[in-house]
Amino acid sequence: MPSSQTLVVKIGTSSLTQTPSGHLALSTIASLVETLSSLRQQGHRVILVSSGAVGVGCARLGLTERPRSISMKQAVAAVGQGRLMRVYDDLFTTLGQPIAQVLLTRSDLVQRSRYVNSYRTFRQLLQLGVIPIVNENDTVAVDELKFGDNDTLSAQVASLVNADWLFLLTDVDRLYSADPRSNPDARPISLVDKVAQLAELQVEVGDRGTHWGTGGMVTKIEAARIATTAGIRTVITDGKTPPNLTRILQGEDLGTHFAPQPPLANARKRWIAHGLVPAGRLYLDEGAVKAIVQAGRSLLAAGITELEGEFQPQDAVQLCDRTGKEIARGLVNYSHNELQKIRGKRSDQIAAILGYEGAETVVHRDNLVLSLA
Ligand SMILES: Nc1ncnc2c1ncn2[C@@H]1O[C@H](COP(=O)(O)OP(=O)(O)O)[C@@H](O)[C@H]1O
Ligand SMILES: N[C@@H](CCC(=O)OP(=O)(O)O)C(=O)O
Repeated sequence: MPSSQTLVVKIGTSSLTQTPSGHLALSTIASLVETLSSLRQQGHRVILVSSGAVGVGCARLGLTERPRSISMKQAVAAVGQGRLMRVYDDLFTTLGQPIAQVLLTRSDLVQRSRYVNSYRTFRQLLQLGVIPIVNENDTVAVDELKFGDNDTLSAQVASLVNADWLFLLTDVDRLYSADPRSNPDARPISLVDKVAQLAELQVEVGDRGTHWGTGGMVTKIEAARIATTAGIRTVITDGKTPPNLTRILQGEDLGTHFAPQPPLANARKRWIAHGLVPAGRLYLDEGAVKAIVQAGRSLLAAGITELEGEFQPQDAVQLCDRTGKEIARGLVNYSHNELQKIRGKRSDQIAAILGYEGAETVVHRDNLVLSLA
């Protein structure tokens, strides 16, 4: 194993807090801090994505349920985030390890200039030997532009910094064929070559997490999909024993490993694939699907049969086959209004239909990324 790797470690509320009080699980946090500081000392670049702001805020305010309304959640997160960072800073400082707080919203990654800026900030912090501690900026995030859960956020951050590993620390030791809490016979899964396999294996992932957690396994699988398609090995493992991270890096078979896929070499294409939120869907006929997937061509208006969503030129859209399966995503050259008029038409008819000369392609191949299963 190379001595200097970039590691993104995400820890969930269920590992950071005690049930049912919601108080911080201090021994787990201390052990996490020791492990991450030691990995840093060994020369690795380390980013921690930590949940817990809402859980800690609730405990501070004596609330026994995760808040439902957005304003309450935002207020509670504002209370909890400060306390969480104070605990981290005290513990990391004891070990002489500098840290930084990075609060992100989805829009920080959607806009290309902000995406590049966020990348530069992380790069600078890592060069300084700092461990950035990342969370969603819950206090200001609005629904439409939210990561919504820190599993997805951690995968986006891992893709942004081009990490080697993404560790998802949770309150089960690995992924099972079904939720082990309700299915004692659930089988442990140690290696997933492709996330698409999980559907074939009929793995049940439930749709919600524990009392304080948000996404359960669904969001962890989605995070693994994002990270592995960005070429990042992803591991789901137990959050209560952080020293396992070191053992995994030394080659021990702990947790569930998701094998990395060949990554996109082009940084801009990585941003299109992983940073953007699609604003619409274009449905393509068989010929267009073939031209894009097999021949690497641009998308022309002639191949579009249907569309959904409201989008403007340069927004991200999903390109789907007739069944709705996403085959690619990219930046569109026309608005949804324009596309309604020109879908199915030849390129030489566009000027006459719209009354002005438009782009030759609907999505140019330089702005298009194939979606891996
Ligand atoms: N197939 C599965 N394998 C393992 N755990 C599962 C599965 N399906 C659902 N779960 C549940 O997901 C929970 C972890 O999700 P969550 O509570 O959101 O954790 P975190 O706070 O770490 O993000 C586990 O406690 C487990 O009950
Ligand atoms: N940003 C939120 C975390 C949301 C979240 O994904 O929580 P979890 O499922 O426990 O990782 C918080 O700090 O409470």
